[in-house]
This record gives sequence, structure tokens and C-alpha cells, in this order.
Amino acid sequence: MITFKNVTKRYDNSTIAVDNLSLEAPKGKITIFVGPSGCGKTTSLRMINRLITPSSGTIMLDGQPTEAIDLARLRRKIGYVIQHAGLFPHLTVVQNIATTARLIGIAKKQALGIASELIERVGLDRTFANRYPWQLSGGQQQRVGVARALASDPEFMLMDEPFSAVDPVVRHQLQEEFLRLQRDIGKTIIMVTHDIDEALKLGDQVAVLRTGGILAQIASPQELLSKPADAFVADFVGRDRGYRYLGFVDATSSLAVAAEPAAPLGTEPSTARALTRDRWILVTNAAAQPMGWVDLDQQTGPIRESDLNLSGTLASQSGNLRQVLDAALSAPSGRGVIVGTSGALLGSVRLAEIVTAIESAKAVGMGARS
Ligand SMILES: Nc1ncnc2c1ncn2[C@@H]1O[C@H](COP(=O)(O)OP(=O)(O)OP(=O)(O)O)[C@@H](O)[C@H]1O
Repeated sequence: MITFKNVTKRYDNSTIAVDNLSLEAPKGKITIFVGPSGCGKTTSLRMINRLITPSSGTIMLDGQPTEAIDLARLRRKIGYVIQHAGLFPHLTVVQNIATTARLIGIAKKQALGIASELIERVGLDRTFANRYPWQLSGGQQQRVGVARALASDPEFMLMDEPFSAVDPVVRHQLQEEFLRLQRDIGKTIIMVTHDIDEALKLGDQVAVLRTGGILAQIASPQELLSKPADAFVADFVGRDRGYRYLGFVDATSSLAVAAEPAAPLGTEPSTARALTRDRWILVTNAAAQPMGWVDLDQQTGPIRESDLNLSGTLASQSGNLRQVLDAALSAPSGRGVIVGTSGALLGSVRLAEIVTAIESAKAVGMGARS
């Protein structure tokens, strides 16, 4: 656990960057610092590994004040990932990653072995091992940065805007991979971002800071969305917070999935019409995975791929209400298609049922007037 106790940082020019900050980042969880530019996020992070010295207050690692820990030992306990990765340009990928393992005294050969394994762990191909940083894309460099921080197997990880230097698609991939990795490694992580969507997606808890380094609220993503502490947090969390809250409500427990008729490509319209009373029929491939919808009112010949309406999104069996709602809203039939882990069709849920589930989720989760 990382604990901030009444931590203040006043720079020489008398700027108060962090003002009396007290919070706990629990063991094995991801805590996010988020807030507008200049609100003291980076300063707070860098005080943990003593790159910046607090003016007053105490930061503790598992109850031990950081100022009482030998600096080299402190830095070995804490992995550090920064924007643009900060890789050593003259070292190859595998050598870059191995540096932190070497720092904790692991022999060169073993360190390179650890580094090779980590390359794959962060979603890169082993063939990248002998490339130099300049031969990698921004997203690949960030992965190497994460692998380098992990190579010393630190108990704690500090991450300063680790995914912000890449385009939105790569960013999404990196976030997903990072969540998968964290499920395996369970590190105690504090991450800084200015992006509230990233904070809500990745954080077990999110600390919203306001200008002047004042903690406005620290809470789970669900709570920030449903019970913002004040107008600043409500505004920062964003306009569509009611809709986004649904992303945190498990759909499987509240919705009954009904059987959805499906036809393979090549089906004659008359055969398809016998399968359903609706105008729209779902088309699946040989692995029973949904491909798209066909309008039987328009269909004249056997169903071909070019006849498919591809507008519908799919919700997974373990998905949330936001995904199911989106699946129903985007499908021309108005039925949200649910698939299993292999992507095969499980059935569908009607919009009206989803709305009922939303109503009960709202009554329970938001506790609006309770
Ligand atoms: N070395 C310094 N000397 C004086 N003031 C500083 C110094 N470093 C940061 N500041 C000021 O402290 C405040 C907090 O800065 P910090 O970098 O922690 O904010 P941040 O929330 O990480 O911002 P951003 O999202 O823009 O990176 C800002 O007003 C900044 O100008």
C-alpha cells in the first residue's frame, strides 16, 4: 500500500503544487490521479520515488516512510514508466528491458532471459528483441517501457501518462493489454492521466485533483459517475456520465437471454421466413458467430454477404449494460446480440428488457434518493 499523509509540495517560486494530500493506494490495485493540467499529478507521483521532495507530510510504502528507505533500495522497489517510454537509444529492446533487472543485481545472462520473456508478456513479438528504440512505433516503445519497469519485479509501479503519446486505436489496445497483464501480476500501481475516460476504464479507484493540488474526490469509477462530490468533479467526469455508468453494471445477472433464430449464408428467403416472425433475421457463419442482419422484406434471392446489414454491435456474455444497450440500439432489429467467449451466438435481449434492467440498476447503484 502507498499512503500519502498530509503531503504538501511548495516550489521555490511559492507555487503550491500539492496541498495537504492524504490518500491510500491499496495493495494490488490501480489508483489513478486525474485532473486538469497543472493540478499536481506528476508532482504527487514523483514525490513517491523521491524524484521530488515533499515540503511537508509523509509518504509511506506499506507503512514505512519513504524518507527512511535508502534511496537506491526505494527506487528498486518502485517501477517507473513515463510518457514516450524514455528508452536508452543506444541499447536494443532486450538490453533496455534487462537494465532494471541488472540494477537489482541479476546476472547479465539471466537478466536477458527475463527481458526476452517480458517482450512477449507485453504483447510484442520476440523478433523485436534486437531492434533499437528508433525502429519501433510509439505504441511498441511504450510496451518496452512497461516491460523495462517490470523486469526488476518491483512491488510498486508508478506510471506517468504511459499511453498518451499514441493514437486512440493503439491506446485502446495498450489499455486492454495492460489490464490483462495487471490481472496476472497484481502490482500496486499509481498512474497519472489527464484523460477521465482512461481513468474510469483502468482505475480501481480514481483520485480527482483540482488546480492547486487539492484532492476533490477519491472513489471507485462507479461512485465518481453516480455520486460526484461536487460540481467540479461532476463537470470533470463529463456530460454523458449517466450513460457511462452503465459500463460498470454487470448485464449477465440482470438480463435473461432469449433464443435468437439465425440462418447461414446461402439460405433462401422462404426458408429464413419460416425461422422467424420478425422482418430481420441474423446471419451466422460456420462457427455460429453472428455476421450481420438481413431484411427479409427486401430479400429476393439466397442470402449473400453483400446483403448483410453490419450496423449491429455484439455484447459478450460477461459484458456490461452499456455494451448490451449499444448492441440493441445499433441492431436494425432492436435486439441486442449476445455472444459467448468464442464469439458464437448465445441469443439476444430486447431493448425494453434492457431499459427495465437499467431502471433497477439505477435504483440500486445510484441510490438517487435513498
Ligand atoms: N520545478 C518546478 N518549479 C516551480 N513550479 C513547478 C515546478 N514543477 C511544476 N511546477 C508547478 O506545479 C504545478 C503542478 O505541476 P505538475 O507537473 O505536478 O502538474 P500536472 O497535473 O502533472 O500537469 P500536466 O497534466 O500538465 O502534466 C503547476 O502549476 C506547475 O507549473
